[in-house]
Amino acid sequence: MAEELILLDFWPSMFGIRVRIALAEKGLKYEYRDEDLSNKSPLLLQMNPVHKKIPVLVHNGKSVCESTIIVEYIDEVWHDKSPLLPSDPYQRSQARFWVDFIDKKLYDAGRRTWRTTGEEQETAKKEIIEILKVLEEQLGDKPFFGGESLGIVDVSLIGYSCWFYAYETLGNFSIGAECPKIIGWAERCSNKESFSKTLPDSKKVFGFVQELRKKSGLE
Ligand SMILES: N[C@@H](CCC(=O)N[C@@H](CSO)C(=O)NCC(=O)O)C(=O)O
Repeated sequence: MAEELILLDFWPSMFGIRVRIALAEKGLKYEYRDEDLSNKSPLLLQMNPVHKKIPVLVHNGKSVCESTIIVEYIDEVWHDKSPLLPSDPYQRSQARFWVDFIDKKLYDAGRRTWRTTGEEQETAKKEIIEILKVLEEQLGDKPFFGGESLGIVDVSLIGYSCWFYAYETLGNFSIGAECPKIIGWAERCSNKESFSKTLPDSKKVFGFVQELRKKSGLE
């Protein structure tokens, strides 16, 4: 039986981007369905009844939810190409730690950068820089977080890079000035086809954020 893969996603989602990159790294063909999150499809509600969020991967009719769980699922099922997790258990634990760090810290700080103004926005902006500096320290002199080749941490972080322009423009700061190694890393990632053909344009993401701000009365 041919593998049926459907990805329920939303184009600017840094969580959905992870899954798209993992699928591309494995060379997998899938049906991409962009959700209107203000009017969720019956399939999304059926396939992710608990969180009702994207991304959801539907594999031969069975759903896998939560981006990091989906990426690990893809890595396990299609383990013969482009491994995303290390084979050593300790190294896997360390990779999972940094994915957890990104999920616990970056999303919320980034969200507050565009959803707030004044002091609150200043605080959020400083948090983003602190978080990226910690990640810069972890990256060190390696080309990728996964070492010589990209891994699950690279896949988990890179989706934020297309939001950097929005964060910088609204927060009036330069991530490149504060965290040059992170920008260098993002450029190396974007040289890989699985990333370059997946990452949405930063200016398009900024336009989307401006729409959200208008809807929230911030602009
Ligand atoms: N922990 C989850 C987060 C997914 C998520 O927030 N998805 C958002 C869109 S991206 O910001 C979503 O589906 N929002 C719809 C809603 O909240 O109703 C994951 O890693 O997959």
